[in-house]
Amino acid sequence: MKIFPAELVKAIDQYTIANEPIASIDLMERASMAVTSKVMELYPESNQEFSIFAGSGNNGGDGLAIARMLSQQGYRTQIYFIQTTPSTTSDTAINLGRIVPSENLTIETLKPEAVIPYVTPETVIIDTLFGSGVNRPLDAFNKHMVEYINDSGCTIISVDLPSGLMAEDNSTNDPDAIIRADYTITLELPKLALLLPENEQYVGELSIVPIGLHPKALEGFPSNMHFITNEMASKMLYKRRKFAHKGTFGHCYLIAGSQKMLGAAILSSKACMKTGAGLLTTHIPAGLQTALNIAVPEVMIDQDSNTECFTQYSSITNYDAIGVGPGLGTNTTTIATLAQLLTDARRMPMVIDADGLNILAYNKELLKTLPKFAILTPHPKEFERLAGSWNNDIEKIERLYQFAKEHSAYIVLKGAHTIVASPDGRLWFASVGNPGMATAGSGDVLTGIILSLLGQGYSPEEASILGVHLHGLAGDIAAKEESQEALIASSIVDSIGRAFKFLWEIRNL
Ligand SMILES: NC(=O)C1=CN([C@@H]2O[C@H](COP(=O)(O)OP(=O)(O)OC[C@H]3O[C@@H](n4cnc5c(N)ncnc54)[C@H](O)[C@@H]3O)[C@@H](O)[C@H]2O)[C@@H](O)CC1
Ligand SMILES: Nc1ncnc2c1ncn2[C@@H]1O[C@H](COP(=O)(O)OP(=O)(O)O)[C@@H](O)[C@H]1O
Ligand SMILES: [K+]
Repeated sequence: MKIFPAELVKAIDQYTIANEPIASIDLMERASMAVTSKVMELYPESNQEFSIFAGSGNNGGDGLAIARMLSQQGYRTQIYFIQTTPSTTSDTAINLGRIVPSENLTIETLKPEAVIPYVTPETVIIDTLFGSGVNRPLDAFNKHMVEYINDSGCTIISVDLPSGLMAEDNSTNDPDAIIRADYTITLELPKLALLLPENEQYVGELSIVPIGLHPKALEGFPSNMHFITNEMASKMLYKRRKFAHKGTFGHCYLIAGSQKMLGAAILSSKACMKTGAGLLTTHIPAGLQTALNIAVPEVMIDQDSNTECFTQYSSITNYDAIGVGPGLGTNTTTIATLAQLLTDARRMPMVIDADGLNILAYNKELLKTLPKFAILTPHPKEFERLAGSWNNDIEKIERLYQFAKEHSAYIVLKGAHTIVASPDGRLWFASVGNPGMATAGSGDVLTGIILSLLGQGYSPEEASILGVHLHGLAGDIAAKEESQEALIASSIVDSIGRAFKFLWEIRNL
C-alpha cells in the first residue's frame, strides 16, 4: 500500500470518479458508509449520542452523510454545520439537502460570530471540519472551534485527518489549531502525518477504511513511500522445498552478548532459529557456553578467547549471513575487532544493531567500510548518534533518506510505525506492532529475525521489510494473549510461529 501526498490522493479520487466510473457524490456516500460502519463498530449501542461538526469542504460533506446514516441506524445525532467560507462544495451542498431533521437528527448552522453550543461530555464528537484540503494553519474562528472541541471532554473521532493537521509537513502548523482526536478513521490511504510520532497527540488510535478507490490509480500513481500490509509481507515468504535440507536455509553467524549482557545473545539466537534458519553459530565470550546452550540447545557455539567481550572471531567463510551487536559492549578491543570484521565481511549480508551501531556512531570512519546493503537497525537515539539530531519528523525522514543513500545501507528506524529506508530512496512504514513491545530485548529479537531471513537468502530489502512485519505481528499476537504489560521479549519470540502461520493463511487465501 502506497502513502501518497494530499494532491495525489485527490487525483486518485478524480481517477476513480472518471474511470470506475462513479459520481463524486456516490463516492462520498461510499466513503461515509465505510466510516459509519467503523463508528458503529466502536459504538454498537444505539443509545450513544453523536455531535458532528461539519465544515463546508468535502470532509464536512462526509460528516453530513455520516450524520444521516447514524440517525437512520437509531443514534441521536446533532449536526453543527460551520459556515466560514462562502463556498460550500457541490457534494457538501447535496448532502446538506439530504438532511431531513427528525427526532434523531437535528442541524444547526454556525457562522463566525455564533456562540458555540454546549456539548455534554457523554456525547461523542465526530470531527469533519477539515480533511486533506488544509494547506495552512487554521484561521482564528476555526481555531476557536478546534479549541472548544478539544476542551469539551468528549471522545473525539476524526474523519480522514484530525482537522487542522496537514497531510504531510506540520513543522509550521499551529499546535493549538489541530484537533486532538481519540480515534482517526482515515479513508483508504494512510497519510504520512498520521504515521509520525510527533503527531501522536492529534491522531489517537488510527484505523484505515477502504472506500473502493480505483486499483489502477493506486498501482499506477507513483510514490516512494509504502505502508507494509499483511498481503505484501505474505507474498514475500519463500516456500520451503520438499527436498530441502538444513544447508538450504543458511548458516547464520551471530556475534552478540558480553559478560553482563548474555540475554541479548540468547534472545537473538532464539529468534533466529524460530524464523527458520538452517544453522546458527553464536559467538559469545568464553565461559558463557552452558547458559546459552541450556537456553537455546539448537545453537552452535563459537567462544571468544576473552571472558568479558568480543575480541576475536574464527573464519567467516562458511557463513551465509552475519548479525552483530546485541549486548556486545563497546570495549576498545571490541571496536577494533568489529572494524576487522567489517573489512573481512565486505560481500556478506549483514545486520548491525545496538552496540554495533554505537561503535559505528563513535567511530564514523567505520561507516565507510560497511558491507554493501548492510542492514542497520537503530532506535531513534542510536540513529541520532549516527546521523545527527533533527527538529521535527519530516527532517528525520530527510536524514533517513540521506543516510541510507550515502552509506548504501538499509536503515530500520525502530519505534511505533518503524521505518525501513532503502539506499535508492524508498521508505516502508510498519503497520503492526504495539507499545507492549517497548520492553528490554525486543530489538534483539528483531535482529535475530532479520539475520535468519538474510541467512535463508532473502534480499536485504525483503529481510528488513518482512522482518519488521513478522516482529510486529508476533508482538501483536503476544499482546492479545497476555496484555501489553506482561509482554516481554521472550513472548515475541514465542509468537513468531503464529505470525508465520497467519501470513501463510493470507498467502493461501
Ligand atoms: N471525491 C473526493 O475528492 C472525496 C473526498 N472526500 C473527503 O474530502 C476531503 C477533502 O475535501 P476538500 O478538498 O474539500 O478539503 P477539506 O474538507 O479539508 O476543506 C478544505 C476547504 O477549507 C479551506 N481551507 C484550507 N485550509 C484552511 C485554513 N487553514 N483555514 C480556513 N480554511 C481553509 C480550503 O480553501 C477549502 O475550501 C477528504 O479529506 C475526505 O474527507 C471523501 O468524500 C471521498 C471522496
Ligand atoms: N510504541 C511502540 N509501538 C510499536 N512497536 C514498538 C513500540 N516501542 C518499541 N517498539 C518496537 O520494539 C523494538 C524495541 O527495540 P529496541 O529499542 O532496540 O529495544 P532493546 O534495545 O531493548 O532491544 C523495536 O522493534 C520497536 O519497533
Ligand atoms: K477531519
